[in-house]
Amino acid sequence: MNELIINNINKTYANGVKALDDVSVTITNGMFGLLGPNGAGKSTLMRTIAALQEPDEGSISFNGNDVIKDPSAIRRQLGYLPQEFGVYPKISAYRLLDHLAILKGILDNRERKEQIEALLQQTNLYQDRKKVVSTFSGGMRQRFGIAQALLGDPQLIIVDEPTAGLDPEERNRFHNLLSEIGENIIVLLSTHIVEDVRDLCTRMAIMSEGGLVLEGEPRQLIKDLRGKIWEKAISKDALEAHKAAYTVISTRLFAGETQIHVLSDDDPGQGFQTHEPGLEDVYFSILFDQQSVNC
Ligand SMILES: Nc1ncnc2c1ncn2[C@@H]1O[C@H](COP(=O)(O)OP(=O)(O)OP(=O)(O)O)[C@@H](O)[C@H]1O
Repeated sequence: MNELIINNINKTYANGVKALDDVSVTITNGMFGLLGPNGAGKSTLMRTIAALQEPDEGSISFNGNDVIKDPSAIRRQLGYLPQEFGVYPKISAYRLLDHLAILKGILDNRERKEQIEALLQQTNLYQDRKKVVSTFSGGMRQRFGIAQALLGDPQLIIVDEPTAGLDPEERNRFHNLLSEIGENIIVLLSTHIVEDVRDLCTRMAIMSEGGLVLEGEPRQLIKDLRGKIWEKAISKDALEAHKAAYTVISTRLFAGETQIHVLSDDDPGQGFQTHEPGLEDVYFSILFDQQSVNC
């Protein structure tokens, strides 16, 4: 069993932004979702775990090795798909993987060939292996990104916002790929897309303004909200009055009407119906709490 232990990590950038505020979490095998709005600090945390930047304070250990003192200990066991996998040289997918595999230290020719061919099959890119990566679609690039992250049999995979911009079919394909690999290693998925975490992750945390504000199993967190979410369709004009009177955690347009979700231990009456909570309700209720704390 792999174990990633993050202890009291803090990071303030030179411009004064506190991107990580005393973050502590322990993560073992399986898919772990890190959910949070843009700017919450997710990428900073991912880069810190990947030993690409140092925290100001705190410690990180992976399978007993100190990641900050000895970054090579995690780099050998890490596959990383960054938010911007920026460089796509004009060479074929096969040759780029071959090059990256050599950089990862897979020097035996036969072993490298076997691993690359298996990964191209697994990511459904084998038929496109001779195509130049810069001509790939967004979904193909993300699958290529996973193939390169899996080179060298890593024990920890970090994927930062992997499905942003993918169409539903590619997103589904990408989900299936991630869930296949997530059983025997740690897959850390950072995203602002609630459905990605709901569909894939056995454990999750929510990040807001640099801090981890909730951690648990998605199923349990949803269960904990049962009986506390109330729904009502209102006219747009009535929204402000409802916001003043109730804890409105989310609003969305549905068939021309504004649907609001309200958090309340008791039936608010006034035409509200009870609503079976989803992970969106967990997410929005915790973010609402955070905003109220900061007001
Ligand atoms: N190199 C940097 N210098 C200064 N501020 C930074 C730097 N990188 C990130 N920040 C700031 O730190 C905060 C956290 O950013 P981060 O990219 O970690 O968040 P995020 O949750 O990944 O958001 P996004 O999904 O938008 O990337 C933001 O306010 C961001 O503007």
